[in-house]
Amino acid sequence: MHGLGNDFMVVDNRFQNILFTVSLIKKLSHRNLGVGFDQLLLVEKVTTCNVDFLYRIFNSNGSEVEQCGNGARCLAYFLLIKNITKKKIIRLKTLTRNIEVSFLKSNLIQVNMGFPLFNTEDIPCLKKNVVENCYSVIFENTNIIFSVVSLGNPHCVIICKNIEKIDIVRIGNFLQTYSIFPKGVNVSFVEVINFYEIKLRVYERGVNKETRACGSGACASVVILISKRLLSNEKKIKVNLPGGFLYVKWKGKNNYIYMIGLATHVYDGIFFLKK
Ligand SMILES: N[C@@H](CCC[C@H](N)C(=O)O)C(=O)O
Repeated sequence: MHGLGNDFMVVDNRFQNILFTVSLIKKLSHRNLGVGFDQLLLVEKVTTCNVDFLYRIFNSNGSEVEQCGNGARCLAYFLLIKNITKKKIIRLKTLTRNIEVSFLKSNLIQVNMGFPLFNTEDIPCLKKNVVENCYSVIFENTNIIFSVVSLGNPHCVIICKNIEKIDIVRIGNFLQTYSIFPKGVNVSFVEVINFYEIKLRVYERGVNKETRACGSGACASVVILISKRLLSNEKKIKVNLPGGFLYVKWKGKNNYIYMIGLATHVYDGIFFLKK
């Protein structure tokens, strides 16, 4: 499946109980030798009463992570087309938060991504009471200014012009090792088109390259830009990514953030685990 080209292998692991080790995930995610994907998404049973399913997310390097916005839309669509649930609002539990997915008209799917957070263990830098959530670091004689936010997973947002011209992999790789991101970080390069629309490219942690879309990266970018009053908090924001566009809505501090977009099923498959 994919969400605007951010692609996934989705497995109903409620009864199969397959142990996905790091080495197995790396093998399966390989685009020549395996299935090939940015992330592996698992549906698992959950005991928590106010949640419908456990939603586990693994990057292609085998790291388990806390959030995947595009993946949440695809997982909900998977549950619907496989008749696993008939619910129109599906509550998912990830490593660090509960999110809610609902089906809208014209095949659009909305994800309540929860609250954006500014002071968590994955972005501890903010504990040093930095004013205005603005940081800078020198990279190859260039001063990179960025802001940070967590959507359950860590994000760094860099506001720039002509994002097509930027070597985002070099900068993204450098920031993974930067001391203020102990768990690595997803890096968004965002260009404001107008008060209601942006252009975005994302270097994804754990995939270690640019993906065609990143839902949590879109949410992180909108949060930072609204916080800096560069975008409207009254209407949905159109986020243009290499793989297509998403809408993001956020009314500001102490409000949930919502992401709306499509989900696509590509094919079903079976893989045989060698004993
Ligand atoms: N593509 C996802 C994000 C997946 C996880 C991310 N790479 C991380 O390591 O936090 C999305 O659509 O949000």
